[in-house]
Amino acid sequence: MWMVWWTLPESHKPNNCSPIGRHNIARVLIRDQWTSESLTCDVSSTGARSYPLVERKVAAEMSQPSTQPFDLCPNYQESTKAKTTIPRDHKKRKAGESSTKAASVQHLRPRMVLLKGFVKPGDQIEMVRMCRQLGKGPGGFYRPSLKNGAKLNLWMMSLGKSWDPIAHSYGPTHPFDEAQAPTIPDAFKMIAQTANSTASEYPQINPDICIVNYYTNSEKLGLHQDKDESESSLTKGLPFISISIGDTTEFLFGNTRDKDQATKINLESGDILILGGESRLLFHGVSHVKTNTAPSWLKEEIGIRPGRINLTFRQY
Ligand SMILES: O=C(O)CCC(=O)C(=O)O
Ligand SMILES: [Fe+2]
Repeated sequence: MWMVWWTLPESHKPNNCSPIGRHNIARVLIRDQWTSESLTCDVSSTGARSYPLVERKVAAEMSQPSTQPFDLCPNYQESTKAKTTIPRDHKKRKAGESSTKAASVQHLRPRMVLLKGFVKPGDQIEMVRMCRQLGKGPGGFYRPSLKNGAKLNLWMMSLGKSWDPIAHSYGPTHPFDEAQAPTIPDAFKMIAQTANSTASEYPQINPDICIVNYYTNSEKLGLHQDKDESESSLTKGLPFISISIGDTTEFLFGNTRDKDQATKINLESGDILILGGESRLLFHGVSHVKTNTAPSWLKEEIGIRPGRINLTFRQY
């Protein structure tokens, strides 16, 4: 028999710990924010099976909600505002038609296309409102950790399938608390697919994954490749479609992880970037989210926190 000891750093009190999931991850409360945390597991052969304090506490708290909701728009009163609806905006549009008259198509590299100002203000507001609602619920925003224990500098939520940043794989539920990944709203898919057909060099995808990131103005994302989707999706170079809302970001891309060799572009609120084909595995990242650069109507209408939301649509 094995004796298994779960140990936590002194700062993470066991009674602030929620269920251990598939990957020895606990959800712990640090300075009023829930975060996922790798647990150290020492295994030794002693002849007795024992689960000390932390795991007993974890079991006792299984029935409690495991998320401390993160509110993208803390000052927004849902009932006081007339709703703008994405479906209404989109019904007026024929397939393949861009969502704003001003949208321009920029070819940055082979199969790397930037649709400037593609998402209409009303649609952006509605997307924020829906992200806010989904983000506060089960399977909503959390602070992900990587395999080495480091934190990703952003809030993340996975729709459709849940991305596990430690296992580098997708599953139906959150890796740490088994919450079901919320469904991708049809209205979101419709916008992504309209962009997909506007940039006609790509095959049309049916997105079954949407990863939503929220960055404050001091947060960033290092250069990386997105290659956890299926081999068939990657081999076919099926595009991923990335929507930016909120503050302008400095976005990096290149052939290697070296940020000094990367190209920098600005992604503004409403822009859509599409990477497919030979550009599908480009390294990319976020180096700077520029303070006070979001359109004023976004703050006025929905009271979004300072920072930036990014949604990437993929087909597994
Ligand atoms: O925020 C962005 O623009 C990029 C996000 C990203 O690369 C990702 O979620 O994999
Ligand atoms: Fe990425």
